[in-house]
Amino acid sequence: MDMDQLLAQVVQDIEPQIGSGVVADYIPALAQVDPAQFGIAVALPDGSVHGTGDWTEPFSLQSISKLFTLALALSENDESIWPRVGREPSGNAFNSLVQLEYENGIPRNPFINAGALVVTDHLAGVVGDAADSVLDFLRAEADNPQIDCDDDVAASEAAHADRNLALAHFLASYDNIRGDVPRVVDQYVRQCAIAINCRDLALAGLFLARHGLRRDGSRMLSPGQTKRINAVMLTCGTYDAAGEFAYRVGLPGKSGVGGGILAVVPGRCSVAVWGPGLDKRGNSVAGVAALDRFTALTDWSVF
Ligand SMILES: NC(=O)CC[C@H](N)C(=O)O
Repeated sequence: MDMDQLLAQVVQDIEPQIGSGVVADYIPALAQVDPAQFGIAVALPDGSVHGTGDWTEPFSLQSISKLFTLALALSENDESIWPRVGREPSGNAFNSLVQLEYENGIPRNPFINAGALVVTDHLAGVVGDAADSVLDFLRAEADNPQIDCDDDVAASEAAHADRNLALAHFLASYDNIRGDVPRVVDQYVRQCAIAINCRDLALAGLFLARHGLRRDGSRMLSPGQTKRINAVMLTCGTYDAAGEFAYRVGLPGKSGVGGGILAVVPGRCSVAVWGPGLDKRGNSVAGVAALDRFTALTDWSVF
């Protein structure tokens, strides 16, 4: 079976799940997305991409952006983020506040909202605007200058940002947000509101399959740093469902409430899936099912 046949088989096998789950509605602009869509794309180390279904339809990047801010924060061998954020699964919802006070303002990991706000703050201190820096990176890796922030989604989330503002202010009280809180939350919201399709997302994630090398062959991260990002994705990338995701899919993966998931098969490929219907923990129902079938058919899980 070649890759195109394999992807067609995956879609056929998960057909009954397409459209199941519930679209995120706490960000009103996301509530309007038609749940009956599904796309999958696989990018190979030589830069070729295979895809099927709605794989060229843009969707909201949301929490998958947390992966790119972390990678950018760690680039140029800068490890200074780690005293400010942990590397343990939280076991709590992605937007939970409860652990932060017990743990003195150090978020459990970079992939829950609290941790991502700290990473965005750090990156803003280095590059000026974290969202612009994510956008530049995605455009370069996907070779697509059209990738952009969806201003309607950003405005919609900004108008409902009380929880993220609360998290950021609380972090600031521990001196773990150092920039201006509304400015940091604005950058966080804009990085989440980037619209991207499966094709471009798979290409943008390829550096994690290529042990830290970017599309132009330059080194962004060391192989050791790449291994560690993949490890944090495996243990924390799907919030409080990371155990179930590892059990079913067996790959590092990062999800977002736009319904996308980016998964990595180190040395072999990156896979982007999108289905807007979410399960209770905020992960795409059809997306997880497709990655489950993908690793079953290819035998490419890390286990
Ligand atoms: N899990 C997600 O994708 C959440 C991202 C969303 N922008 C939020 O902050 O709530």
